[in-house]
Amino acid sequence: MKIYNTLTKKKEEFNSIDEHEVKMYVCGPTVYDYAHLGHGRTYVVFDTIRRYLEHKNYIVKLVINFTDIDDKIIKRANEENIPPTELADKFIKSFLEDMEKLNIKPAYVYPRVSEHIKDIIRFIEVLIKKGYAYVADDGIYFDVRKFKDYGKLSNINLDEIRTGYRIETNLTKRNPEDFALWKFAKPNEPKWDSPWGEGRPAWHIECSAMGIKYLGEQFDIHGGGNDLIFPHHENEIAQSEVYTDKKPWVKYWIHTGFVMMDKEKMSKSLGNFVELKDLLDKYDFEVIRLFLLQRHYRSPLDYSEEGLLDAKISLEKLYNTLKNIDAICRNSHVKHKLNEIDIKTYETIKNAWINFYNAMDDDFNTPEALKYVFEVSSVINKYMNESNNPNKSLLIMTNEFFKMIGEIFGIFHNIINNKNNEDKNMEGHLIDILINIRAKLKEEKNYKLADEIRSELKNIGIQLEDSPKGTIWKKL
Ligand SMILES: Nc1ncnc2c1ncn2[C@@H]1O[C@H](COP(=O)(O)OP(=O)(O)OP(=O)(O)O)[C@@H](O)[C@H]1O
Ligand SMILES: [Zn+2]
Repeated sequence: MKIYNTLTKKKEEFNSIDEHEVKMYVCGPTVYDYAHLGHGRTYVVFDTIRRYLEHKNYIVKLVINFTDIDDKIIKRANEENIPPTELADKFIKSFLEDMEKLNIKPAYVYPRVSEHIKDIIRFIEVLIKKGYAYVADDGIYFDVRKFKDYGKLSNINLDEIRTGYRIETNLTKRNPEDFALWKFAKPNEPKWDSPWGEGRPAWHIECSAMGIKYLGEQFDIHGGGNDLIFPHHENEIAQSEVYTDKKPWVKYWIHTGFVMMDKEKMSKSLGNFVELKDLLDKYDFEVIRLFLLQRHYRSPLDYSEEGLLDAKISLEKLYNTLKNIDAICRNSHVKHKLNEIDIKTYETIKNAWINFYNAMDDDFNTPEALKYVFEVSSVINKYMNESNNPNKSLLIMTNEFFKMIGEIFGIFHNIINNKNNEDKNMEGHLIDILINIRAKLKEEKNYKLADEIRSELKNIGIQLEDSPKGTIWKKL
């Protein structure tokens, strides 16, 4: 399996540090507003990566943090006249609800910055002791020029970017590009005691401190949206590799492309966003996931209603195939003798299945992988239409294929959810009993009652279809 690594700018073979466990850190949201579709994309992508790794028999330990101390949070809380923690609590709760509704598997832990102040202080102390951080008038800074590898992730050239920095009024800062680790307390801001007086952590340090705390000094995957490459992840690398004296801190850096709206990044700060909770009221979560996965995770994705409606139609087509397989399967048998169509169909599905894996192994190319999902759908539909004696074992195999797709893409919830399967089995047995009674009624020429069974079932969404092969049922 190959992953595009932002650090090396190449697709690289994936080899986890531990044979069985993959450790993954994804930067979480700054919780001052509701999550939008852009956040949805980033977390659905990492959820799909996680699911695919699990499919490959890895145990995935995922950490997603909550940035609950930040200028934007303080500003919004002041506007609403509530403590910053209350504001953060509200949006953490709604973020977790959105994630659950999107069928995103929960992380191992969701650490909050405000609950890790001691870890952060200890971390900064080490950086100061090693001579990479210093105390200035308004806080503690990381001395960027001392870290010789600075720029290895983003390819940033410090001399070129220096001109972009505004003239510093803070004369105690060594270089304009040095970034803050700790900010000294200002009035009306949350603050904690530290060896340097009261203050609060700056942004980047949290992910280094919490990543190392929960995943260790070296781990496999670190990710987030493209916007985090510089300066956030560049700074995380500098802090962490100084702290641990180990290189590389993270083996594979994965970054997602933006969801775009009106040609700009969908973002809270620009105000051009669609809230996930509103979208989830309007569309099934599976439609949203399919819409997001129809584009490669590193490419930008334009938000559009048409795109979502197309995804809805595609999903309905796949569900129709699943219902057809279910219906035909009940009335077919495992064959002892195969004909040419059985053999050819098996081969086509097998090849599509292999191609699906190849696409996923090529840097999680979900749009390419989906092509093979639709190919299997049309091949099996053709087979069910054309074969007068479809082979049950082929239908079961195809059903397994779709189940696997459902597990990896987080869709087809109804067919893989066990409880529903049990209900479905019970439901299936009851409908079969009714179908048999109806057949007997017809034999006895009691057509009135036989029709009543059919129309009553239709009223509850079950359609009976009489065919030369017997009566089959489908959900409407
Ligand atoms: N439009 C988007 N498309 C894809 N990912 C996004 C988008 N907006 C934010 N993200 C990602 O979601 C994660 C959480 O983001 P965070 O809460 O920090 O949002 P943000 O980038 O500050 O949002 P905003 O720009 O809306 O204020 C980050 O990994 C970020 O890169
Ligand atoms: Zn981070």
